[in-house]
Amino acid sequence: MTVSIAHLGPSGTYAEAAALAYAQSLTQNTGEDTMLCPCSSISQTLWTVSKGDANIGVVPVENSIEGSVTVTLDTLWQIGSLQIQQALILPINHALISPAQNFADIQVVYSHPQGLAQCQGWLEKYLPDVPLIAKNSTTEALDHVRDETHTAVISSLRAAELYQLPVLAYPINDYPDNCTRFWVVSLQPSGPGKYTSLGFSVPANVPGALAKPLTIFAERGINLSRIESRPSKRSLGDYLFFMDLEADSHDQSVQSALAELRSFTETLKIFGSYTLLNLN
Ligand SMILES: O=C(O)C(=O)C[C@]1(C(=O)O)C=C[C@@H](O)C=C1
Repeated sequence: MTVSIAHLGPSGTYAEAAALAYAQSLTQNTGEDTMLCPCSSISQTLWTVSKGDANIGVVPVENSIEGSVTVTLDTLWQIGSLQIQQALILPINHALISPAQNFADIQVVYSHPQGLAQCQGWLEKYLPDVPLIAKNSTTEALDHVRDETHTAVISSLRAAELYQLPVLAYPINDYPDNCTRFWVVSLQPSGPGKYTSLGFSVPANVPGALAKPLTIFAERGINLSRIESRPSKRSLGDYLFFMDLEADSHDQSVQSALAELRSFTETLKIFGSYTLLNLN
């Protein structure tokens, strides 16, 4: 069987780079053939997998500078049935791709909002008055750049090579250790793994509504590596909480913590346990 892997497209995105690395490790470990399926947005990537139109999806979830990729959390919550199979960490180094001869000729810069945000200090310093335009991915505008000498795109060196476009500046990310964590998701149950991710809503916006869930893990010595709140979209001030635990949901102590957590939450969704793979 050929395993189809959905990711944010078009060709050359960081998500594609992460999906390619995952595909390689899958082929090495299982001998299975893989096929990449580019999608028009991160949410479409997740919906494609949830509908069974691809076996696996690779989506960004958190950047070391900019924090959460909120559309991933929101869509995972909305879908509910996807399970995380693996986390991947990809170093992110951005290039300014443009046929312009110098910075003074650039009149507009395109990129994914994460790409623009990860380079905001550099942009303020070198292109202070240039309009920044958000696209669905770092590569979406690359096809237009070739004929428009006054435009620039923030994307990877790999993308510049793929589209055969010149690089005007590199690296331009504000912090050298910039990296993004991706999740590999599918409809299959997740395996054992060192990390567990979950999301929950609480029954009422009352004092201590979050304190109890936190205590449940603290009492058992289970470390939380991330906590994130997102608007529930039901009413102003009503939130969902997403947590990453440094523990396997198959462990006895985590099982009992989750059983107790269920009684203090309105809806609890366990997104699975997984291991972490550093891509270099
Ligand atoms: O637009 C891309 O190239 C993506 O893969 C998306 C994305 C993101 O959403 O965080 C992935 C990694 C980088 O942080 C910048 C953009």
